[in-house]
Amino acid sequence: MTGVAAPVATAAGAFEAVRRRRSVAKVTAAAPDDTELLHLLSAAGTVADHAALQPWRVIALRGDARARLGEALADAAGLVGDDRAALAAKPLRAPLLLAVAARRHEHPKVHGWEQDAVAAGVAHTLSLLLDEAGWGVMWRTGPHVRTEPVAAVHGLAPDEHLLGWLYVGGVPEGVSRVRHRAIDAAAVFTSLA
Ligand SMILES: Cc1cc2nc3c(=O)[nH]c(=O)nc-3n(C[C@H](O)[C@H](O)[C@H](O)COP(=O)(O)O)c2cc1C
Repeated sequence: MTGVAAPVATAAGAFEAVRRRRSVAKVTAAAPDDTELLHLLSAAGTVADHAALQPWRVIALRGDARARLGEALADAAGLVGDDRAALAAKPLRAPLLLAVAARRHEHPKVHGWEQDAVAAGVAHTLSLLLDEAGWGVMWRTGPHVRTEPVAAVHGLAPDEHLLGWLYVGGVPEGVSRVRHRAIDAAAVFTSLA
């Protein structure tokens, strides 16, 4: 994490904000505070939600909490030595990790997969809003995301399962905002009449 760049808010429409979003793998030590996070989450949390179950929760990890997560990942992997140190350091790549947990409620009509779709929608929307606000974001998971040591660090209830973490930080100077991946919409679109 080098070269702290101040976030620059943009006032683009939704289409432009979505089109220009891209993940930022290497971020600086700058990060949004909880007040800003709550502001953005109050918008991200309005995604379509069958029966308004609000089947999700966000947990912010800063400071030593990231190191505890690293140790939990290494415990889950059963690693020792240099391999352990390398895995344990991964959460330190950003100053702020936002864990998004899907929380499945028992409901007679709304199946679990529908609730997971809501939680994923919140994560995508929060990621987009952070990007639009000028922060660098990358959604990451890994093979140990749903292990017991990792759940314990977050204090998850038995009905909560992580969808991963939004790694958040400042955008280093010179990072390109040019979209690198074109979408061939016609290849994945079918129109029935
Ligand atoms: C649920 C989920 C988990 C992901 N996990 C990882 C990950 O662990 N490591 C990684 O390099 N990219 C991961 N990605 C992909 C990146 O977040 C990102 O989308 C990808 O690098 C493409 O960049 P773009 O978002 O700018 O198109 C994940 C994406 C999603 C939606």
